[in-house]
Amino acid sequence: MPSKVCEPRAEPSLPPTLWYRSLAAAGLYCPDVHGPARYWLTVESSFTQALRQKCRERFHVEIVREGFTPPNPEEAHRLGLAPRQLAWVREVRLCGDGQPWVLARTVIPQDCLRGHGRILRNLGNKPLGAYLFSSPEWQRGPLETGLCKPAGSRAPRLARRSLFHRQSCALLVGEYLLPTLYQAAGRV
Ligand SMILES: C=C(O[C@@H]1C=C(C(=O)O)C=C[C@H]1O)C(=O)O
Repeated sequence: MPSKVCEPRAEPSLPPTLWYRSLAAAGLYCPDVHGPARYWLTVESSFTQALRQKCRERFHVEIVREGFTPPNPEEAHRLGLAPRQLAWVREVRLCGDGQPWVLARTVIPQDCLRGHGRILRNLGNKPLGAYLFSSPEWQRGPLETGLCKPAGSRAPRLARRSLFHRQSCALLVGEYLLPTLYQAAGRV
């Protein structure tokens, strides 16, 4: 039995999200994807690096929660997992100049944690991307675009996610854009 199982969620930290296999498809329902968010929804390199470049002072990662818990049914389906199969789930805030800019949720099946992948349970405040993009064995799949259910002016409305593959296993990285990202990133 895994050593650390997440407590049941006190409150949903991320809004329900409808995922589309392309930005164009999502844009048919929400033209905002073609606005200031487009750059962030389409960054192919490390998202962390893109955020760092937008910072004036510093970038840091805050852990919201992480541990073994069942992914939601849609995530399990996307990862090809059996319903209610435990995975290591990591939710963080990606902060620029002291402000949360992005909420990120990564679902890591237990297969990914074997061997060198065990580091994924011990990232702490180190950005996941620093590991994934430094390991040639991890390959990113196509970016998907998410439309979040409206949940207030400070909640994310747009998101992106992609699978990262290593041999026969894959993990799912989701990034939910907060309005503060546009206010900051729009700085000249
Ligand atoms: C995958 C990346 O890692 C980033 C860092 C994360 C973390 O530390 O949990 C989660 C999502 C990403 O935005 C990246 O930088 O592209």
